[in-house]
Amino acid sequence: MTLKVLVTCPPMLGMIEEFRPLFERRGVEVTPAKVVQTLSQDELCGLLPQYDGWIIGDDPATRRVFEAGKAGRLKAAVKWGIGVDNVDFAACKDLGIPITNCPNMFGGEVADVGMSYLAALARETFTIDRGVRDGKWPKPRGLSLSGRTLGLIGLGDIGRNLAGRALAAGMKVVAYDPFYQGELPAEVQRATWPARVEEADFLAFTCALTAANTHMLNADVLARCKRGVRITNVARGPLIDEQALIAALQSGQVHSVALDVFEVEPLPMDSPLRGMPNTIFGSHNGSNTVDGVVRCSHFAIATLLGYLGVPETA
Ligand SMILES: NC(=O)C1=CN([C@@H]2O[C@H](COP(=O)(O)OP(=O)(O)OC[C@H]3O[C@@H](n4cnc5c(N)ncnc54)[C@H](O)[C@@H]3O)[C@@H](O)[C@H]2O)C=CC1
Ligand SMILES: O=C(O)C(=O)COP(=O)(O)O
Repeated sequence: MTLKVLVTCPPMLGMIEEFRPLFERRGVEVTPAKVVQTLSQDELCGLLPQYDGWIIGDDPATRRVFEAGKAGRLKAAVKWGIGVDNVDFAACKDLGIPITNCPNMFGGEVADVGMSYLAALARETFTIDRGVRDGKWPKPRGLSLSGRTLGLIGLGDIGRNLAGRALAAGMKVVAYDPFYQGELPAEVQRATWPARVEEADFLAFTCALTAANTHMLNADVLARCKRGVRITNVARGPLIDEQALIAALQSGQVHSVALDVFEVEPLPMDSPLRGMPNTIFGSHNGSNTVDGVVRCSHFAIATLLGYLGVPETA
């Protein structure tokens, strides 16, 4: 019987014809799901039993979904990309479904976005861009990055790449990551959260989202921050309590934010953030370069077909 793989991650779906031969030359049929953003659990429960392998996007990959798949043909899965906050790995272990994410895939790409956001926040490009479009010629006096302190939350692949870029820009980097034991440039100072948050002119979130750190940036921590702190989040929306952030933006405690990710995605039409001037928004697109999508998709395909026992050349 021909092995069948379901793909539900939008970045890979956007280039699926480029990747189709990688499946077909090994005798595997690939089905791109019709995905706008994510599929629902009910949709996944309906689809997955017909597939042997699944390349997961930001879908709700819950125990119920894996159980439904396992009751049918599902044998293995790969989470396309890094973040696994939407995937129940424990359920896969219990069900005997091999699974992995694609580690170390986008450190450079997402750090590029993070660094561009730090520079844009420093120079208030949101004010200039909107003003010029409105026929004005605004001249906000920005901050120089050099000499300013970045509080970096997360020292994984993205965090370390961003630390390098920030140091190159002359910033002082104070980093929070209770789990990272590896090497760092000597200039990066370690701290626990939120021990030295008062020092930071900028905060950048680059850590994994877990049950333990949801809303780690909340009203209490925001109140401890330096008045006028500038914040970027290129990791996961729920790390920040958006209600508390909105209040802090309104009061001036937070000067401005650049968010690639949100508590609810896409950002709801009625989100108060939309009306706030000191904001730069992304569309959870930090990893999305041609190079990054090709790199990650090749890894996901090779790993999944390996799990499924497909020989290198069928
Ligand atoms: N905006 C986007 O398009 C993208 C966002 N991401 C997000 O960025 C996250 C990080 O990506 P990578 O650096 O590649 O992952 P990684 O797995 O290399 O690093 C994650 C780091 O977060 C740290 N961490 C976990 N809990 C923490 C906490 N409470 N405080 C501080 N650090 C903590 C871990 O110790 C680890 O060092 C991913 O988990 C994903 O959610 C990843 C790729 C693209
Ligand atoms: O790798 C990640 O965690 C990302 O956020 C990027 O991939 P995604 O857009 O979530 O499929």
